Amino acid sequence: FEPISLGIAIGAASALTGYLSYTDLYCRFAECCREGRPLNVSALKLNLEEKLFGQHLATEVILKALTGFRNNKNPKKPLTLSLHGWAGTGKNFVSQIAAENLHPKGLKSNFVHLFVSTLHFPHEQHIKLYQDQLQRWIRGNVSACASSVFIFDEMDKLHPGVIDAIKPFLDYYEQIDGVSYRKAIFIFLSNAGGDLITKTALDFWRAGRKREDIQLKDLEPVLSVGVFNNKHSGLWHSGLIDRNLIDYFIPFLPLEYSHVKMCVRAEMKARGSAIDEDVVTRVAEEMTFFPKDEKIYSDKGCKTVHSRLDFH
Ligand SMILES: Nc1ncnc2c1ncn2[C@@H]1O[C@H](COP(=O)(O)OP(=O)(O)OP(=O)(O)O)[C@@H](O)[C@H]1O
Repeated sequence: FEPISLGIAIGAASALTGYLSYTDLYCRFAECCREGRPLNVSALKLNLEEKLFGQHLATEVILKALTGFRNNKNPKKPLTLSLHGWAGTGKNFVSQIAAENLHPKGLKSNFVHLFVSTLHFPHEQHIKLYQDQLQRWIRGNVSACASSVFIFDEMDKLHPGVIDAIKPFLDYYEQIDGVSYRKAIFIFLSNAGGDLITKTALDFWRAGRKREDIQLKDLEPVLSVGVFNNKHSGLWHSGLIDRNLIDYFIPFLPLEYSHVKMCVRAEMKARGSAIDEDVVTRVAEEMTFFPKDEKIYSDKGCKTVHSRLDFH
C-alpha cells in the first residue's frame, strides 16, 4: 500500500464504520507494535499444551515468565530467558510459539529478531564489529518498538565477548541514552547443559520415577552452574549469570520414543494427511536412541522427523 491512499482508505473506512479508531484500522493493514496489548494467556497456554510435547517444565516456566512480565506495567528490567537442552527438543519451536503470541506475525514480525551465531557472528576476529552492530541494531529496534523480541540461537557457538556488548541493555537501568529496554524480551538458546539435563532425566528413569516428577529445582542449580562453567555456553563469564541478569533458565528434556511419535503425527496433520500409525511407527523406529543399552532418548529429538516423513 502506498501511504497516502492507505491513509485516505483508512479515513474513509473509519468514517463509515464510525466505531473503529484510526489506529485500529491502520494496524489491520500495517504491522503495529502495540506495546500495551495484553498477552492472551489462555491462547498461549493452549498453544504450548497442544503443540509442545514432553516439556512440562518449559511449558510451565515460559507461561509463568511471559504472563508475569506482560502483566507488569513497570518491569524493572527486560525479560531474559535462557533455554537449554539437547538438539531437536523444541527450543526454536517454543521461541516461535512465544514470538507469535507476543507479535502475531511471529518470526516474520518486524519486532522479532532472530540471530544465529554461526550465520551472523561467524568470525572471532570481528567481535568488535559484531558488538557495535548488535548494539546499534538493538538500540534502533527497541526505540521503534519497546516490546521487541530478540532471539539468539546457538549461544554455545557464540564468542562470549559478543554477548557482553548487550549486557547494559539487560540490566536494571531506567534508560540508556534516552532508550528504555525494560519492555524488551531476550531469549537465548543453547545446547549447553543438555548433558546435565539428560543425566537428571536418566537418573529419574533409572529410579523408576516419572518424567513429569522432575521439578525445576532438580535442574535449575545444576544448569546455572554448569552453563556458567562451560566455556562453550556463550554465557561463560559473560557477566550475565553472576549479575543475575538471566531471569529464567529453562530446561528442555530429551525426547522419548513416544514424543517422537507425537511429532510425526503433528507433522502429518500439518501436511493435511490422514494419520497412518504404520508410518508413524516406521519413522519413529528409524530414529536413533541413547544411551546404548537402554535406548530411551532420541539423539536428534524431533529434528529430522520432517525430512524422514518425506520418504514414507
Ligand atoms: N518438544 C517438541 N514438541 C513438538 N515438536 C517438537 C518438539 N521438539 C522438536 N519439535 C519439532 O522438531 C523441530 C525441530 O526442533 P527445534 O528446532 O525446536 O529444536 P531445537 O531444540 O531448537 O534444536 P537445536 O538445539 O538443534 O537448535 C521443530 O520445528 C518441531 O517441529
